Amino acid sequence: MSLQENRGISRRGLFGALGAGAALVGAGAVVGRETAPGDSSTMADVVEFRGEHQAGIATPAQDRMHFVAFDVISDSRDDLIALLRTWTEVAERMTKGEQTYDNGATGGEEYSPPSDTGEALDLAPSQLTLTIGFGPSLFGTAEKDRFGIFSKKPAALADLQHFPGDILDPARSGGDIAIQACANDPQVAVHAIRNLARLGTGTVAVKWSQLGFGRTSSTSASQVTARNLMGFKDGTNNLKSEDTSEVSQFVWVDPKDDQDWMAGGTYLVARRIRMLIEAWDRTTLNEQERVFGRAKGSGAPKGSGAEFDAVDLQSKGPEGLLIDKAAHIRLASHESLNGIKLMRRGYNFTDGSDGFGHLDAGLFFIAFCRNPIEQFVPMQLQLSRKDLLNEYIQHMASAVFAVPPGVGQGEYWGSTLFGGAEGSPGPSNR
Ligand SMILES: C=CC1=C(C)c2cc3[nH]c(cc4nc(cc5[nH]c(cc1n2)c(C)c5CCC(=O)O)C(CCC(=O)O)=C4C)c(C)c3C=C
Ligand SMILES: [Fe+2]
Repeated sequence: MSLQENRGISRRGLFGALGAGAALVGAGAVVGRETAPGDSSTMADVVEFRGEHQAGIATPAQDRMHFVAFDVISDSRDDLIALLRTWTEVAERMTKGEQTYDNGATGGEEYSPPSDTGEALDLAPSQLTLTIGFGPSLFGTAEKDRFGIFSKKPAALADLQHFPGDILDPARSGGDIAIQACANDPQVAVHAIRNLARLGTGTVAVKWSQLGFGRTSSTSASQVTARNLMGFKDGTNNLKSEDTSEVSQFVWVDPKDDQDWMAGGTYLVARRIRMLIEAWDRTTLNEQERVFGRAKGSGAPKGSGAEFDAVDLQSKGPEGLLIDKAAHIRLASHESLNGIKLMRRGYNFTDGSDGFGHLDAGLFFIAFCRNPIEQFVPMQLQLSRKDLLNEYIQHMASAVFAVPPGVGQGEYWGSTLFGGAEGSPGPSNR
């Protein structure tokens, strides 16, 4: 199906055609086939919203992202729960390609604002996934426990420490609640976040947001590896959803780990990493490949022939180690980190220029892991101290969120934390 034809199918009409198939597939499953990033034939697909785990983590990474962090501006637990219930129902509708409310964009009162903003009318579901996470600040303190959840704060959920070289912007870091929208059409992702933010008026306020494109990590073996803005294939040696035992070991929180409500959930670490693109672009190909330890063209480990060849960190040439002792893939490898792995799911970004003639561009790094303190922190500590890449990057913002498990029928986002899954009053038509 061409892009043109695809865009011609209404979101409701398309769901009519796909609905039966979508209902039959399992948790987090994708209806349709997976192809190269940007291939328009993926745009008609629906990713199941309900399931054991939230979609948007181990489901195949889409090509576009809109990520938002909110602060909760109400002190009312009831208001927060009501919003989470509303968000859940509306999010599920949007992932199916439906409007936030039936006929919300054009069918309402002539003298009231429409209850759907309308820019996704006529667009396909585009594999939209919406994934929620709760930041450390949402849980308050023993003294100020505004939502009564301080005792449920997981030990693994703490603001990340300062790493060498960090120059973090507090206005672009942290947040009480995050929602990650991923889709193969940027307008679908933006529509979803915009409408969720609109529905949150009075209860939450947007703290920061980030748009991303060109997924920098494959999360499924069926995907081709995309390139980051440094021109390298990124995601080759990522955890892949097909490797279910490793995903269980490194991504999903086990019931024995910590807080019961997080079983089947995970933690999301976000880092806005600026690339010093102009310096990188003046660097020789030889040096660029030394930095990563891989060939720029094929993505193969240095000294090897093909992208997915096993990495031999000991292999030597006439001038010594083929993969430099400070190469990115050596320092980030599980061999150098006592077996640690995590699932990367980041995106490229460009946010114009910085007023000094430099592109404000880089990698919006996202990783999912079972315990950020035991996985992300040691990995980032090692990279921040020794990585050759540090000469060309700058960590500008940081956030961490507890991502609850997926929602079953009758449950809402966060119901394992706040309780009262059944008897939802349903969304008010705001
Ligand atoms: C703390 C974790 C990581 C940060 C931060 C990070 C930043 C970062 N990475 C690239 C580009 C590449 N990374 C690659 C591999 C790779 N990176 C991490 C972790 C972090 N990267 C891991 C765990 C790995 C896999 C290591 C291994 O076992 O081989 C690669 C190679 C291809 C691949 O396997 O994905 C590239 C390229 C950039 C540009 C960047 C910050 C801007
Ligand atoms: Fe990396």
